[in-house]
Amino acid sequence: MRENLTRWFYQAMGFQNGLARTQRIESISKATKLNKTEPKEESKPADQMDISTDVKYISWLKEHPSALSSFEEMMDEAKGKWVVVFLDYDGTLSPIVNDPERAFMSDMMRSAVGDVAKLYPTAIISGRSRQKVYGFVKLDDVFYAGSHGMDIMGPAIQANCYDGKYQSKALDQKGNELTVFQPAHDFLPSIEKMLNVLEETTSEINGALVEDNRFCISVHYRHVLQEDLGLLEKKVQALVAKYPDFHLTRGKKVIEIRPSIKWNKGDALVYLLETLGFTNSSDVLPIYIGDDKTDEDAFKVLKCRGQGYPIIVSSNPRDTLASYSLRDPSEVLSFLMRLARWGEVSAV
Ligand SMILES: O=P(O)(O)OC[C@H]1O[C@H](O[C@H]2O[C@H](CO)[C@@H](O)[C@H](O)[C@H]2O)[C@H](O)[C@@H](O)[C@@H]1O
Repeated sequence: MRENLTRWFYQAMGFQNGLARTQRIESISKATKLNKTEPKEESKPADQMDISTDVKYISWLKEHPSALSSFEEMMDEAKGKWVVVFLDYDGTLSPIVNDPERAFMSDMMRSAVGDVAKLYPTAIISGRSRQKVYGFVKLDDVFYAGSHGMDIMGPAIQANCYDGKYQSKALDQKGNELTVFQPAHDFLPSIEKMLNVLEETTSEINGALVEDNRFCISVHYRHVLQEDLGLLEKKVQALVAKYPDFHLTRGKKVIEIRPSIKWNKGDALVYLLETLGFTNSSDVLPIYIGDDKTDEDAFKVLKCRGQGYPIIVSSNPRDTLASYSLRDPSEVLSFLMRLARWGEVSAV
């Protein structure tokens, strides 16, 4: 397993010469295997919270403590384990904004994610298309899973993992070999047809926006008038009724059309852990940070495995399976910076 992991780092980090490669692997090994030593509008800013909200939030925090306040204690548990980091995109690495095309992440966030990815295997798992997330993040040493995990560009697979089904080889920007896994591939023709219909039928509803997420479709209603919401919903429902292999899910002011396969962000997390060489491994510590309902699938996996840290991004009390919380992307940034710093210090 260690060999696989080392081989993965060797390839994924794109080292150019033997010396740099050896030094790099040593420092990553040390760091990973620790030595024993436009604001999010769903959440009110702290200064606008009323007292009752505040009291509820404080009591919720007791059950889902801040990952910043609990950082030392969390990292004590991580000693001697292999840390792997999973990040959602919208609402986690970038704030929720009105225009989905402009959900940019800050340079500081990019740099923090980049620093983390130098130390620990890191993947971004998003509802967006993989290409679009890459376009926002623009980091090469990170794995990307788009379409809620239905389009994964992950480690090159050594063994006959997942029977080779729905898998193809790919190269990253640096020419490293990776494996693309697309378990919803057979649904593409239907998705294309649905997209065409939706673009036409929703065009008469002001503010409705259809986003092609490749293996799923988002219908945004953030800018739709209250009185038009019912009509939009009806149109989406009517279309999906004609495609029994699809179903609807909900996100933040968005209806999502997804193929009905048993595959979600939680399955993507397991797939990535396995392809990284951590099948049934007890000394891995996955950290998953996300803000949306779809991230709960990944939280559930970590809870069931009794492994790692599911962290929810929310400044409101919410039903969640997460063990820890961060208020907003700015706290995510602080957490990632601390994680990178902790890994660097541990490597010395
Ligand atoms: O899994 P994620 O990376 O969190 O993606 C979930 C959805 O995120 C995007 O929509 C959300 O963010 C937009 C930009 O801040 C916001 O305008 C929208 O209202 C939110 O729902 C993305 O556009 C969707 O396609 C993703 O499914």
